[in-house]
Amino acid sequence: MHVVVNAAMSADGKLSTRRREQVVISGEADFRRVDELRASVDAVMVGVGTVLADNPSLTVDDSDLVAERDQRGDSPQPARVVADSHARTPPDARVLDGAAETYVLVAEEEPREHRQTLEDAGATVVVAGENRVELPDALDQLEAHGVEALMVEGGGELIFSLFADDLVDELSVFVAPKIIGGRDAPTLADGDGFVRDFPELELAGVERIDDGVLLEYDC
Ligand SMILES: NC(=O)C1=CN([C@@H]2O[C@H](COP(=O)(O)OP(=O)(O)OC[C@H]3O[C@@H](n4cnc5c(N)ncnc54)[C@H](O)[C@@H]3O)[C@@H](O)[C@H]2O)C=CC1
Ligand SMILES: Nc1nc(O)c(N)c(N[C@@H]2O[C@H](COP(=O)(O)O)[C@@H](O)[C@H]2O)n1
Repeated sequence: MHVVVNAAMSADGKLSTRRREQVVISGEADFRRVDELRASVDAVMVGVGTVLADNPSLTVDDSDLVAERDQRGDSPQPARVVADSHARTPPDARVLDGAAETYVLVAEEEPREHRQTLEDAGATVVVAGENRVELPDALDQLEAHGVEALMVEGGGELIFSLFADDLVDELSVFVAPKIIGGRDAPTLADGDGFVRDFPELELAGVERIDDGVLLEYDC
């Protein structure tokens, strides 16, 4: 599977505020690029922290891009994936609105009835890992469902875990000329952090977009 992480951060590396309120960080052109990236993949993934904070739809907005997917023989919308060890995705979350197939990744210890609630809401539940979603196993199972290209939008906890498991192939980050600040505000990679063996990235592109900069790395 090919995994692309894409996010937008402030110049001080924050993805949102300390209250985890969504911030419009990208400009018009970057949102367009994100829509194109979504349209190019089989699935778009976030952690449940992002679902609970933002209630995103994770769909492709542009109808021409949707039509192009259709012409290629793909589903009109990429699937959505939520890493959600303890099945906290609300049944009325937008990711479960039926606009696209949605996989919710849960841990084995999650009670059967919680999984059933998600299935009743329309999700396909994938079980991987005992008490926390084990990403390598989960991504293998998604691949068996036909997900070969995966875009991950965040948040910082999930992105850190993907780097810790050496699962990221590409990283794109739009850096906006603003400061959000806050020691508790989510950053691009949170989790426990690395103390050694820091993942090394290779700079593959630098582009001025809107009033910010897009940095692209091979991982
Ligand atoms: N600016 C941007 O591009 C983006 C910003 N965000 C922001 O990020 C914030 C949410 O980020 P976080 O709180 O870090 O939550 P997150 O979205 O990274 O979700 C973390 C949760 O995912 C679940 N999870 C399951 N398996 C996991 C694993 N193996 N590793 C890590 N997590 C796993 C856990 O329940 C964990 O608490 C929100 O404020 C949102 O607005 C989110 C996406 C993109
Ligand atoms: N690329 C990007 N730029 C920003 O400025 C953002 N705030 C985000 N946030 C991500 O997009 C999700 C919302 O998606 P929908 O429009 O609801 O489909 C949000 O949950 C973050 O993952 N991304």
